[in-house]
Amino acid sequence: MIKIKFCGISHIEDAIVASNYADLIGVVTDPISPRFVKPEFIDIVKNFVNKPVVNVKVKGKINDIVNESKAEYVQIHRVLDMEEIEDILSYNKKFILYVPSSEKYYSYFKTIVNKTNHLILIDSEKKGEKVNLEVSKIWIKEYDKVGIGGGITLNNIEEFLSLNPYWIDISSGIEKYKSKKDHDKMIRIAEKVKEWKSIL
Ligand SMILES: O=C(O)c1ccccc1NCC(=O)[C@H](O)[C@H](O)COP(=O)(O)O
Repeated sequence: MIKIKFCGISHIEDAIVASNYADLIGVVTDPISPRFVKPEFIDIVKNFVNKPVVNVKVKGKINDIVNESKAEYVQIHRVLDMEEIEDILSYNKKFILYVPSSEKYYSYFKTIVNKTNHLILIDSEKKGEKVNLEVSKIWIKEYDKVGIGGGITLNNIEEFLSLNPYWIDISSGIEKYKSKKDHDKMIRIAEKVKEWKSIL
């Protein structure tokens, strides 16, 4: 069954609902995000949920990010240089590595696949844009640990499920307003994923 990551969680009550309906709970601790929370929020959330938490960062040294919270996963939402990819290998930590959905990053995608065993999130090159589904379709077939995010909503989720990714990743599409999640949308997304499995 396709897994779900609800991301941009910044309220405890949203984390509790996410824990009941998703497989991963993403918390963005980078000030660049309107959903930004301090890393300490992750340690509080972990007292309320029974699913792994993902610490999402754009900037920052990998060593600092790995050590700043008790999150089970670290998601580095930027393209890494070769030194950073080598550095990642030295940590006994689960990572989600962002790869922009563009042909020009195919060699980067293959480098991550060949050098690491980590999860890969294919996402739009620019936040707020829709991920490139054609590129995603090809890459998902090449590696079985690829998730997809970037513009997923209740109205278009079937386009993403049809690619059969390892997981779908949603932040803005499950919100009432920036940073506050809509619990009904979260539940309905989970229901659609569950229904999708039944029609396969
Ligand atoms: O969610 C954010 O606010 C965010 C900000 C900056 C970098 C990454 C961010 N989220 C990372 C995720 O994994 C999102 O779930 C993914 O990009 C999909 O986001 P959306 O298109 O808003 O559903």
